Amino acid sequence: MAATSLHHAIGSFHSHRSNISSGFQNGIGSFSVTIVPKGFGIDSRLIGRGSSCSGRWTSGVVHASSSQSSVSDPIQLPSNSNTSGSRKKSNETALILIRHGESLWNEKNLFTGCVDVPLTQKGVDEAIEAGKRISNIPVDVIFTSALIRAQMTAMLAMTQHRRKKVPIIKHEESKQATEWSQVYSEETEKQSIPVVPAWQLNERMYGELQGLNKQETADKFGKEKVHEWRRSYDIPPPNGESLEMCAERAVAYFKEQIEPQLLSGKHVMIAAHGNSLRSIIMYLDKLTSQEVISLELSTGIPMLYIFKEGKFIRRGSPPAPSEPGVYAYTRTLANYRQKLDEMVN
Ligand SMILES: O=C(O)[C@@H](CO)OP(=O)(O)O
Repeated sequence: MAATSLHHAIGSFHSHRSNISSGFQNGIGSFSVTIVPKGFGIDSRLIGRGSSCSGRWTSGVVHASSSQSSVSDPIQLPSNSNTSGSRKKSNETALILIRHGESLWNEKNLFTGCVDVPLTQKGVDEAIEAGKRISNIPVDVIFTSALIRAQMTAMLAMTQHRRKKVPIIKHEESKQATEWSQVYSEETEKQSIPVVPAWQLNERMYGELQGLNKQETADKFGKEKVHEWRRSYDIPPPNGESLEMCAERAVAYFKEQIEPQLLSGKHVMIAAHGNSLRSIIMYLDKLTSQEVISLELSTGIPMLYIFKEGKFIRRGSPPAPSEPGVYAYTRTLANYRQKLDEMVN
């Protein structure tokens, strides 16, 4: 049985929790409430043993102790400076999550998983539009999956950012790769944003469904079975990962590598995938395994959280760069935007 959704024109973020409040309920890209009929059942039989696509890539790590907090940005925020000139860490940071834009296999309605497929022209446009929406929000470090569709999305989005820092992919897959991609200017480094690719943020590995057409698979195995493979929490598709298995590596990576960045005062963007992000949102919003079933993410719509005092506060999707409400979220964001305006004028 399908969940009944109250979709927006472009709904990005659907959850059946009724106690979630959003800064943006009306514009495109806002999240909405989904009503899930009681007893929406999941067949608990194990269909196949999943095998993770882990280990094919080496993850890069940006250490929290390297350069501290967004205040290392030449744009100095008044709230982050004290009189002696030394810097205090910001106590609220932005976390932007973005699912990649439409891929060539999204367009063809094929199960994609860990197959490394690029964006369509529409996906490119979505990524650029997403970039416009977050163009006034600070970004100090970007995490992407190891897959090109997420990396393209992050890079294209950053072409729109008003701060004009250069996103640079960190190559730490070997000692040589690390050495050969060194930057020897501190000034140039300051004008860069590290982009950390991590296989742990990859799409859920779809096993033997990868490359199959979703409609044809539903016709063959039945709609209910395919919905169970696609949206149940703990039932993997044949030889693939369940959402639970995907969450084990994606959420562990988030806790070990991304949270320390936020805690150190950095503003973070994550460009990843429908299911790796669903598992991270499950953690951020403390959704239950029943609640996450109805969480759907659209391609190329950024979602903003504020990380404050160890808590994640969901702020919905910034609808447009000119939307004043976005910057009223926090003093840090308002100040950052003001500084950007001053730089331009
Ligand atoms: O094919 C996939 O990899 C995913 C995301 O596009 O599909 P689904 O929506 O079924 O999880």
